[in-house]
Amino acid sequence: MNILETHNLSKFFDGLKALDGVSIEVPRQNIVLVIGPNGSGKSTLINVITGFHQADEGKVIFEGEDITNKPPHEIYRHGIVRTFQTPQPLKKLTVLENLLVAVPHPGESILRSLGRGWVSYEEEYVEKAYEILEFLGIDHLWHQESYKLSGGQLKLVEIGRALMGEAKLIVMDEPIAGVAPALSHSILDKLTKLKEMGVTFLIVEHRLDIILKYVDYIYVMANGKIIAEGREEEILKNPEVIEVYLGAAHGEAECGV
Ligand SMILES: Nc1ncnc2c1ncn2[C@@H]1O[C@H](COP(=O)(O)OP(=O)(O)OP(=O)(O)O)[C@@H](O)[C@H]1O
Repeated sequence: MNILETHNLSKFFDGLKALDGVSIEVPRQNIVLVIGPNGSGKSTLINVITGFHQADEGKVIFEGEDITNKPPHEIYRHGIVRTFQTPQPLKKLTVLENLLVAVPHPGESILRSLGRGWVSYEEEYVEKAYEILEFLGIDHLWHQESYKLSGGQLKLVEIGRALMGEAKLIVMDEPIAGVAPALSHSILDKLTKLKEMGVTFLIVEHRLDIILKYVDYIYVMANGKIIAEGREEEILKNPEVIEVYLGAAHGEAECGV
């Protein structure tokens, strides 16, 4: 069963068709990868899915419900969490605080704090945050200000924040960009474990040499369209995929296929 589907999504920027009739399916408990050369529309696709850009045409269906063009906070409440580079103000917070501020429905916690249950409520979240940090292998860093962390450790904090947000689908833009290979593999191992525990992933990533063996299905974009889809073996021998990457490789060798 698909947790997410897009149907003929299109998005224009001043006459430029950044998305041109994009239809994808993301089955539950899968890691689905979107690849393509620079400017092919990958970020626009995940921005439209997560409500950060409005679609001009088409639909986004999550768990059978039409969520097209809903605002990001509403989409977040459905269980779709987009990871970002950690913004500057959050970098001053500790790792633990970063997870605690990601708890959804802050309004509810205010309501609960008016009643008797607030102490156990707070404790419950601190405990949950510790469990997540332990799972991610960064519990020893709980009191560290986030600006002191390495790029890879920050990626793990981003994942921790998504898990605090009760994510069913985690949408990640370049989760291993700039991360050393050993830590990249360790991050991707964690994603695989989370997948086995029920989480689904939609990922945009350029580091194909590292990520391909972890993913279940791949969509390839070029000029706002899906030009190929399938498993690793099919994608790597698809002439159209080779063509767009070879074309891109004349400018810069980025995909490492
Ligand atoms: N906010 C925007 N305003 C105008 N044009 C935009 C905007 N965002 C993206 N575009 C254009 O839409 C097209 C697709 O861009 P997008 O960022 O989605 O590609 P991408 O595949 O994610 O590229 P990269 O791999 O470099 O991140 C590009 O031509 C880009 O210049």
